[in-house]
Amino acid sequence: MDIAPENVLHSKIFNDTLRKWQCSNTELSPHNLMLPLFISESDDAIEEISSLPEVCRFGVNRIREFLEPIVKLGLQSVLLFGVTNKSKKDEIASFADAPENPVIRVIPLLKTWFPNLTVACDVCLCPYASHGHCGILTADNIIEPKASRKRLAEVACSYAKAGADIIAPSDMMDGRIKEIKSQLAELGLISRVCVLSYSAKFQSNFYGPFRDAADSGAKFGDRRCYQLPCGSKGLALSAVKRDVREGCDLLMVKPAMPYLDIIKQTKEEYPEIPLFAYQVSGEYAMLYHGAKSGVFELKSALKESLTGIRRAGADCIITYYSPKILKWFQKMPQIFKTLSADDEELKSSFKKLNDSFVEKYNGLQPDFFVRVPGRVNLIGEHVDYNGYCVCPMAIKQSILAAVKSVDNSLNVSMSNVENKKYADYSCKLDKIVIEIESNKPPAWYQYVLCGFKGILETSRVQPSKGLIFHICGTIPPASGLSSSSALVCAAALSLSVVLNVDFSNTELAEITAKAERHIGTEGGGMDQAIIFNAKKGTASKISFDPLKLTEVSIPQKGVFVIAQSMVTKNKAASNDFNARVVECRLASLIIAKKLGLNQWHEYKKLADVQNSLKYDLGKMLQVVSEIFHGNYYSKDEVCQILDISESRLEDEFLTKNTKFIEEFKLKDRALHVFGEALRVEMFCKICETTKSLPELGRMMFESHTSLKNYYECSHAALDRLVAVCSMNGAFGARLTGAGWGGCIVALVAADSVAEFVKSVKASYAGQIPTTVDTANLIFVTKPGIGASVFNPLILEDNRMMESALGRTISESDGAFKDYVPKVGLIYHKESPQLVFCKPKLMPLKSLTLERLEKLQEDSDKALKEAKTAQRTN
Ligand SMILES: NCc1[nH]cc(CCC(=O)O)c1CC(=O)O
Repeated sequence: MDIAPENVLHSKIFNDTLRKWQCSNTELSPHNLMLPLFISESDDAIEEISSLPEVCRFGVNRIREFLEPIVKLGLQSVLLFGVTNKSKKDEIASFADAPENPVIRVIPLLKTWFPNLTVACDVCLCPYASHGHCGILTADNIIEPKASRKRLAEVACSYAKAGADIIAPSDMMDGRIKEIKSQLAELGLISRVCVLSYSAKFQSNFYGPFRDAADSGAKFGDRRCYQLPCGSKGLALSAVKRDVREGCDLLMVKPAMPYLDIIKQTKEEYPEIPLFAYQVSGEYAMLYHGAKSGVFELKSALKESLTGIRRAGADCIITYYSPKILKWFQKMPQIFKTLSADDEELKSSFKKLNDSFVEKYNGLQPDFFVRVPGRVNLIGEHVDYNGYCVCPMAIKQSILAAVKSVDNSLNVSMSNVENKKYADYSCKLDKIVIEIESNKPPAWYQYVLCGFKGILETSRVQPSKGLIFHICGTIPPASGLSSSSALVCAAALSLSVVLNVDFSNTELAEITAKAERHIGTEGGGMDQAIIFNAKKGTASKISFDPLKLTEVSIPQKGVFVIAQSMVTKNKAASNDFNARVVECRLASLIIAKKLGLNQWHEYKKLADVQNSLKYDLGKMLQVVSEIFHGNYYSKDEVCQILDISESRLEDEFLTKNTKFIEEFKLKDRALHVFGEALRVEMFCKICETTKSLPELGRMMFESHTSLKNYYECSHAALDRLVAVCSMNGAFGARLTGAGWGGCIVALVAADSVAEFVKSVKASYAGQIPTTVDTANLIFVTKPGIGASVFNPLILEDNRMMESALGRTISESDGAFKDYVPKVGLIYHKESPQLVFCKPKLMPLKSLTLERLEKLQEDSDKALKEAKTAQRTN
């Protein structure tokens, strides 16, 4: 043997479980995080802080909407900082405990909104003092110790009275812990208010962004006479010891990363006292900008620094990254699913796909499966790129992928079960080229490459392995049900699992929407948003800038029927789609110009014009009728109205494939957009209120008429189907998707849908070309679930496990959430996940315990001696 067994370390860390055993007590769970919050004194404000990117100050009226989702993700504690403006500041920081102070006003609200949230308040004078120092100053600007600690205790008590759970003095004045404790005792609050002392707080360069955020910088001098000097190890220990003696309940070291040794020293001295470490503003900004400029990937660098702080001995980390970290925790469990027992159809599709995979790839088995649904837009056509809401839902038809990662190669093999129609393709992950020939639809695998490229570009991860991506699908292509976006999404989701980069659903939607532009489609992001976020049983109203989804529940008694026109249309293969985009753009520029908006050339979306004018949609329709004529506008006429040259028109407002269009229809297009935006609002309102199916249907018929007459994007085959649906009793029907072909969607009564489908099917008689797959010609669909990843266990029969368990296995049971890497894998990227770590075991005998025992012994002895003395007397 060339190496002694005790020198072999690799044997201890070759798989994930072994590695986890080596990292005990460094896990991150929600209770290990505390979120600092800046409360602005302007109640309705949300103010960005330029030196703390993505962190905001919130007014009392805005904090609830911000916190609610984070509390839902598991946030357990917050640390409040009040912010005020100069005019309220004075020598003694009066505003710190004034009744109007935003912190004092927000505490009771927080406690009613979130009864289980632990609320801590920073106590200091600097944000409220005119001089910006943390204590009271004498006339010659020296810290006045006694006045300082009295004032700090007053402030602390005012927060305690308002309902704070924790008081956290950050001022570093001598004696303030003792003073605060005795004031709390006088108030009768000693046992229900906890004191977290900023005990080892160093004078630091890393507080810069915070002082911006809280406007708390010293107006002259600095804090070196009360905050610890960087190199002072012994003094830090003395500071901690003093605060313990004075009775603090919790300890803190601050900043965190440059002071890991102080964290360790403090934890070793007081293992029985929970220790906080503050990852301060400068540390936040440093990680943020490092990641932004490509030095590292934020998530893994942040995880490393937090694990390091935990390893040094911190029990809780105060960090501005808490919301992000909690979001990342959430990610994995929600994405992996096991099929529910009643999903026979999907199970058998996966089985077929699995068999085809095994056969094609010589016995290899897929690692996991992905299902990505198509979608149907119920109402709101051609309005997304104008900034208005749409209302889609996910459908049953979907793309299924069987995926296997391939080590030691960056090769991607892409194949489709229907390999006659869709030929195999392979390439290297680090050399993806997407070249589209103009006026030809892109090849199927080019959509796949878009998805891969999106993930690689956004995660900045160097791919470490390749994959096999084998798919089948039931979404009819080029029919307006989003088969192409589903393919891009399936590829992106698969690669993100293979490379173990976990994005949230919202991030995946953004990434894939952007990635599809590599193919040349300028979509508004609706398809990807619904594909990743759809919930079973509801449609979604989606608004843009920023992207937001609201659930829309469709009345129970209605179902949707989708029917294909058999006329196919590929968005990327002609300029019809972009022509409409451009016509809307010109209409909006002209309205802006004619109504005298400054910077008219910036109004490229009709919604932007409406927002600036502050008119309602009805008024916008009136404006359009007044300022446009109904004929075609020539390029010349447009240039004249806008007072620009033809070359500026082409370069600034037209696109590559619309430069050569000579005439534009403007009035009708704008009438459609504003009218359709109004119908979307009404449709969603009806779902919420009367739930009347005939009213919903009417909106759909009206939408179709508008698309046909004003937007001129229908087709005779679509018009025929809408008429057939109407004749057979549908409440409503309309073309869905971009138009010029594709599908219609009809709203039908659930109890008569079978007959309805039969009659509409009959109307196709003699018209179906042999090339069309009749299985999906017309189908019934209810709102379905969004994209999901399934583990391979589904292929074994669930029922066996179910009978053993004596219950049905539900989707949330997800059998595994993580992949166990192969033995000896050199590179494994960990993803943070929700682990409930064991409480840290206290050492059997701590130093303090020893001291206590000694005290006890001494007093016992003294007592005994006293007694003996008494007796002998
Ligand atoms: N005394 C106020 C206080 N409380 C917390 C921080 C810094 C927090 C951070 O930088 O994130 C400071 C700044 C300072 O001492 O100047």
